[in-house]
Amino acid sequence: MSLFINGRWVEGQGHEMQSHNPATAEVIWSGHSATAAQVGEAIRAARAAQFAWFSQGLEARLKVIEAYKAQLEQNKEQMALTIAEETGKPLWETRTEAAAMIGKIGLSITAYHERTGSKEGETPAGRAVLRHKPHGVVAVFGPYNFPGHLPNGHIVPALIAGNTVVLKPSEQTPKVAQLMLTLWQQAGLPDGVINLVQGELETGKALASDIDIDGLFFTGSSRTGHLLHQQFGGEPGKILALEMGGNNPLIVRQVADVKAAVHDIIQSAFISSGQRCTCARRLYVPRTAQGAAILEMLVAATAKIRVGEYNAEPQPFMGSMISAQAAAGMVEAQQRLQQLGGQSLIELAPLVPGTGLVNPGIIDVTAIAELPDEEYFGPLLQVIRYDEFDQAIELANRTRYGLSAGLLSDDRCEWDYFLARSRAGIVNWNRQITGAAGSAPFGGIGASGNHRASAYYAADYCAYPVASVEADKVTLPATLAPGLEL
Ligand SMILES: NC(=O)c1ccc[n+]([C@@H]2O[C@H](COP(=O)([O-])OP(=O)(O)OC[C@H]3O[C@@H](n4cnc5c(N)ncnc54)[C@H](O)[C@@H]3O)[C@@H](O)[C@H]2O)c1
Ligand SMILES: O=CCC[C@H](NC(=O)CCC(=O)O)C(=O)O
Repeated sequence: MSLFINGRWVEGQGHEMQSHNPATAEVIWSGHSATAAQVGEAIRAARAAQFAWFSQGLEARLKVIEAYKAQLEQNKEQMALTIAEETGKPLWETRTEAAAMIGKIGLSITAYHERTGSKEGETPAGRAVLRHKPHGVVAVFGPYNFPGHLPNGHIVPALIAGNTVVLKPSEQTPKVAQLMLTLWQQAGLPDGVINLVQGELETGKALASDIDIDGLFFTGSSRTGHLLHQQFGGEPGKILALEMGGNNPLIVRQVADVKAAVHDIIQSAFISSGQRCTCARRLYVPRTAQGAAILEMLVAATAKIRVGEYNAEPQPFMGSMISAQAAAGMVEAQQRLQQLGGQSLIELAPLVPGTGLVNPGIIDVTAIAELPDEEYFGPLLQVIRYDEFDQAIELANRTRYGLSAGLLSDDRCEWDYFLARSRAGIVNWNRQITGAAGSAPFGGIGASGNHRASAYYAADYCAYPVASVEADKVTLPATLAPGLEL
């Protein structure tokens, strides 16, 4: 049964879907997509459940959410295994994803109180009270690269605030979504509070275009996010939170510890096989003797990165990309850059035909005058040599995106200078630019998002403020306004 609607597992009435272990092409899940009618049923179930879910109060909602946390704790290894099997990410890494899902509960409860809590105070007009209320029924769209953690990062704060949810996970990771809903069901989730509709484009379109949703929380590509933004044009009453991609720069300056710099570059560029929105795509390296040494060490260390299946022992640093098609897309992107004048320092290449296993690549694109401003979502790092710091900053900012950016430099003044001029939502100094903390806001500007940061600030887009002036009884003012007689 592929769908979870109104507390029951039902079979999709749409076309057949399959999900694969991308490192072996083995089928690991099959089911059927939701039709538009079934998407409508899911939204109606969420609508019917919403007021009761909200009006029972925070404590009752938190009971269910804490029970879900306990389910995640009991089943964290199964969650890590399922994510690994379906995405190809190594187990060491998916264990951190399962842990992040558990950590999200506590962080979201704190954020709910801090970001959207209640407040009251006396004013001359009466008692002023601030409260927050949920939007109602929200659609959550998830990407494949963090199929547990990122949808979870929308769902948990949405439920805490009192919304109900219709989840449309990535069509490439239906099995993780099914496990997530199973754990919610075991946690005693009331019927209709979260509904799961599996499917591809048509299912996504049916959900996003339904007039009865009050909001849509999206994590995915900039292309899809832009389509959704157009679709929401003329709907000011609906809340749209967009977390999208990036073409993220990392600038290297003078550092004492070259090895540490190379480590930060590798963690930034190649973790999750380059399939993180925050991954460094462009590395700016000075045309100095140290710049050359860093590059040499980077190439040597990258050539030694262990790539393999999620459960291989010893564990690989990089697992498979999400699919053979995604791997082929990276090979094509590399060829385009080569045709434009890029020089491969290490060529990204498929390791096992018909799978998503590729080795990481590095390409020097300094000679390309007009570097395409594209997010190549995989393990391909573009290197640009530069002469002046200002030039590196100007080139780093030459992107329509603005998700993450970083500086490796031992000079505090350079950090201040860079921070003031960089254009991104996540800007790090002497740390990898991947691996953002859930205790901070997370999001980007430009084509990376719409200023509705998630993670710690997800609470903000899950509720709207209600301001009240209150008095226990109606009282006549001591002085009436001029021209009034009672
Ligand atoms: N900023 C962030 O927080 C963040 C986090 C993870 C991934 N990402 C980005 O996500 C991308 C990779 O994920 P992906 O390939 O799964 O993204 P995607 O945009 O292809 O898909 C995301 C979701 O949208 C659905 N969808 C696709 N087209 C649609 C349409 N026309 N209408 C409605 N729904 C539609 C998909 O089925 C999926 O559920 C990368 O660009 C990455 O940078 C961003
Ligand atoms: O692929 C995109 C997400 C990358 C990830 N970001 C987070 O996990 C944000 C924190 C949160 O949502 O809790 C990263 O920075 O690696």
